[in-house]
Amino acid sequence: MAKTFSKDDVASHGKGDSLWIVIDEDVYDVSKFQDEHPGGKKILQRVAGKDASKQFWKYHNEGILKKYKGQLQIGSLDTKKQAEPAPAPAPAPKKAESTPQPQASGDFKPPATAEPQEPYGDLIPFADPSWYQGYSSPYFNETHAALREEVRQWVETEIDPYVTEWDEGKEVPPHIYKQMGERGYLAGLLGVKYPEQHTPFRVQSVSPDRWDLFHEMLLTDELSRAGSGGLVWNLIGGYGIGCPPLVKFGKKALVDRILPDILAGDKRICLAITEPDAGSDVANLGCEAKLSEDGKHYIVNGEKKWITNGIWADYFTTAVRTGPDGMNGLSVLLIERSEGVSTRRMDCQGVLSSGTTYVTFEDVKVPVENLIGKENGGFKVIMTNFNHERIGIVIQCCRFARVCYEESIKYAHKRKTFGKRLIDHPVIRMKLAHMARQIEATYNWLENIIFQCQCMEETEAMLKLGGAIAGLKAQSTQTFEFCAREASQIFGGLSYSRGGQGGKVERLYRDVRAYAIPGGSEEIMLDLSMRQSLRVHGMFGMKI
Ligand code: HEM
Repeated sequence: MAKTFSKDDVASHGKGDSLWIVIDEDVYDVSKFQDEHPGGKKILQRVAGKDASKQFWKYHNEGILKKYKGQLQIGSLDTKKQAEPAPAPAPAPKKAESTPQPQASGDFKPPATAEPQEPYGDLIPFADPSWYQGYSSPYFNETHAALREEVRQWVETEIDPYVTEWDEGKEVPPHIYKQMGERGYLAGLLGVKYPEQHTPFRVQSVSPDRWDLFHEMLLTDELSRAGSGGLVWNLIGGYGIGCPPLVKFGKKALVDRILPDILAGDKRICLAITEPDAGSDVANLGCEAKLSEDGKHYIVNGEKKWITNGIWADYFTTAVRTGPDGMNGLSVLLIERSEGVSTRRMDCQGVLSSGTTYVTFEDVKVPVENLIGKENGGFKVIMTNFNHERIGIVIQCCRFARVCYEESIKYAHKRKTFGKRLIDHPVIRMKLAHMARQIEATYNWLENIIFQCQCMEETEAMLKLGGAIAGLKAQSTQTFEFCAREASQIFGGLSYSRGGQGGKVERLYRDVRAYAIPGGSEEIMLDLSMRQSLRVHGMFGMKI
């Protein structure tokens, strides 16, 4: 049991070499810490022996306590009520016979009645999707609520307190990626039914038969609450786009050989499409793969640029040219790290811990068995993958926009200027309102698109939803950019310097471009959204 102290005990450690302070009825020994306190020693000495909660919350956010609690907390005040132990996330109950439930395939049926879930989280309006706040939703049931709790606990304890350090150090410790595998999360992020046959790992709170695209969305969403594009891209930026083509279009022997280690988090995979001279116009890719004379290998030569996770990757799902110019000469090859493959880290503006990489292939021998899809049929593989990639980007942008909004609204309730809290200034409320309306519009469109994907076969979705997903991608990156900017204005200088209370906003502001450009730039997305939608609706018999 934790130690308890009276107020007098704390007061007797108010000066000299022994400094204790109280924050929210917990007692901290800051004697040794005072010399390294970034805010200065004197400021701690002034509140030593006393309750410093008010001063603490003025200058810090929750992350600081989480990070330093283990090191500095020595107990609690004897007046503090004991908190109930938090229950472990319970596996969601098996599905009831009478309630139609989602399947991760084309037979998804929405529940006949949409019971609201228990309210969850801080209940700040618009800081979480509305179903977190007790509003009804046709898409989310108790399995989603259980997953949300499971992921949130993990992110808040194992990730949140360290994310700034990792971003600055440009790397996330490998054990976090390994946990993604062991917790069954990697297996759940492929945009297909949970691949039970290729992994012994299971998500604790959702059984494989109930796993659907809304679980996948929720997992990415909750990871994004850490407010770091670098973190999310480190964990799923290579895997989430590099692995689905292998699973959907790879030959069985290849998939059986390499997928289990990838799903376990032991091996890493990335997607290598973009080149120094070809990005959104994938039909013009030049990286060349020539069949060897004996027909057993492709010999690959070329360069790939801005490849997320490339420096750590064991496998590269790579777009290569095997035929004539244009989209009908493209293929996709699974290239294993081997002789002739070199990777170097690129220095970028944002997503610092994502490992953006320049890759060179020099006479790399790739067995023909590693062809993903058909020879010269790579364009379809790449296009199918784009929908999944772009939806992932949208989910992240939506949550990052919410993080900017949430941080701002919390800060606006404590920071005072001209004798009033920021939230009491109409100009600040106006900023928050514009953020909220864009976030909600984007998110509700996203839910609808996920629902459509859940109801359609992959090829049908590629065709029918490609335009809308492209438009939504642009909508989400512009929402994210807007919210990062407005949040930065609300935080002022605190979001100009790195770390501290405005740290998440400062970091996300730097991450914005990493979302607005890759996966199809805003300009190309908006144009595609009209071209593709008009084309498809023309096929449906649009009357115009
Ligand atoms: C458990 C006790 C405390 C810990 C672990 C702690 C930790 C930190 C850390 C890590 C920072 C760097 C900025 C950040 O990352 O947020 C910081 C800054 C600061 N701290 Fe503390 N602190 C503690 C208590 C206090 C108290 C009681 C006060 C005031 C009486 C205080 C005043 C400040 C100030 C003024 C700054 C600079 C803020 C800025 O740069 O805007 N700290 N502290």
